[in-house]
Amino acid sequence: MVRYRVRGGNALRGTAFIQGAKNAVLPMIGAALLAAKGRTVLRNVPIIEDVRRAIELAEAVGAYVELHESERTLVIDASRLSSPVLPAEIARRFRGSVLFTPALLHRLGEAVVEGVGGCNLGSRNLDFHYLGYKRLGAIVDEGETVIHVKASGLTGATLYLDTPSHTGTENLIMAASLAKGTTVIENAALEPEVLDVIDMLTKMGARISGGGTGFITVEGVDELHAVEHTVMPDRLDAGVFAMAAAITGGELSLVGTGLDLGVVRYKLEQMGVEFARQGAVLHVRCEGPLRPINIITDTYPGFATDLQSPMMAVAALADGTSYIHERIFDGRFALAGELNKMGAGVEVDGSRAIVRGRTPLTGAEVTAHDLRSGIALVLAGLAAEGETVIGSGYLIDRGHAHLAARMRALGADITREISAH
Ligand SMILES: CC(=O)N[C@H]1[C@@H](OP(=O)(O)OP(=O)(O)OC[C@H]2O[C@@H](n3ccc(=O)[nH]c3=O)[C@H](O)[C@@H]2O)O[C@H](CO)[C@@H](O)[C@@H]1O
Ligand SMILES: C=C(OP(=O)(O)O)C(=O)O
Repeated sequence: MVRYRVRGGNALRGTAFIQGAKNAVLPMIGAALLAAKGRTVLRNVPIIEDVRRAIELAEAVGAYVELHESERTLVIDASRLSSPVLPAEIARRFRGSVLFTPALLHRLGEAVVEGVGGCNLGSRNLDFHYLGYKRLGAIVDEGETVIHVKASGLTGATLYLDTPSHTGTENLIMAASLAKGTTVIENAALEPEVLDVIDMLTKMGARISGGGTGFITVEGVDELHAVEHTVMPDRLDAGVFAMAAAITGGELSLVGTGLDLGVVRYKLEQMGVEFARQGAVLHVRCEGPLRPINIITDTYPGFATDLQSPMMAVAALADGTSYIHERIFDGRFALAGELNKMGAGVEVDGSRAIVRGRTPLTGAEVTAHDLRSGIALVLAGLAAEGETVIGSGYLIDRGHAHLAARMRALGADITREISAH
């Protein structure tokens, strides 16, 4: 069992180094398996538990993988894939396991999906993925626990996503890249991580156009080759550090953000947080009291659902009532009960939450129900009086690298503990 212990009250100050993006590196590991020859090199890899699981899964299907932790570099040789089975004991531990299916289909003619994990956020359907594979010519046999996808070659088709699924878009682009002929994906996801994956696939030889427009066209090619690619910065990790400055009344220089935080920055600015770009560094500081905020989550460029929980923690410290509407997942408010244990005033009504601030937070024993509720509790702990102990810390480690060390370097009083239970 991993636990985080946080003693609140310290304003975070200094330089925070932003990791590479979890939601870009996972599809990239899946993409690396499409190359039948050579070694793929991924740089700026976040050293998170989901990456460790992805490595285990790649090895389980026969890839040779080296993780060079201090260089944050992965080397993947997928020339000898040997098994189409994504074993349950690994695949059920992270969502990214779903991204291995296209490579297994193309390389081995079948994929046996024994399970797909990921954060418990309510319904997390995969029908767009499987309907898309079927339209491309695969046979999908959906058993109660195991899904078997088979194809002796895929053929391009027009595909439509009911909503712009993030991993759905990535999977269908990968499947279409080695299909015969042209595929059009309508209502495709616009997330920057999807565009980074398209960049990598393009370097590998894929012919993809329309990334970022919602209409993607893929001209199938005969083979893809191994390349070197640097993973984009994690905008969720960057958002969390910006919020850590906000919630503690601190001042941070974010290094490695590379991209604009977009709507997250604007929302934090409305709350009274100041941002200044100084060349490649994004400076964040918060001096005065926080103002309340309204948040409606949406697909990119809307407010990212993954930052909704951390923002709820910040809103608990704002002077007034904030409003949150969660529109992507139907079960993403487990945080409310935990924050209330610390003294927050959060009321949930279906997909909406009202956060009545400002209530002083007090340290408590709380539980991470998923990755982002876990990091939100860390933020709350940084601002609370006394000690907060956050259980199920593995979920935080799924997506944030060396969190305690990075926050301690900024003055936080936080430790990561491992116990037998
Ligand atoms: C590994 C990864 O990249 N994870 C991210 C990805 O998850 P993921 O790709 O799983 O999220 P999706 O965009 O697919 O899902 C969003 C919504 O669409 C629904 N849906 C999705 C696919 C489908 O076939 N049918 C269907 O109904 C889901 O039930 C959910 O309600 O995007 C989410 C939304 O930005 C983020 O929170 C996750 O961090
Ligand atoms: C929902 C998330 O991740 P996953 O899709 O990997 O469960 C997340 O990163 O908040």
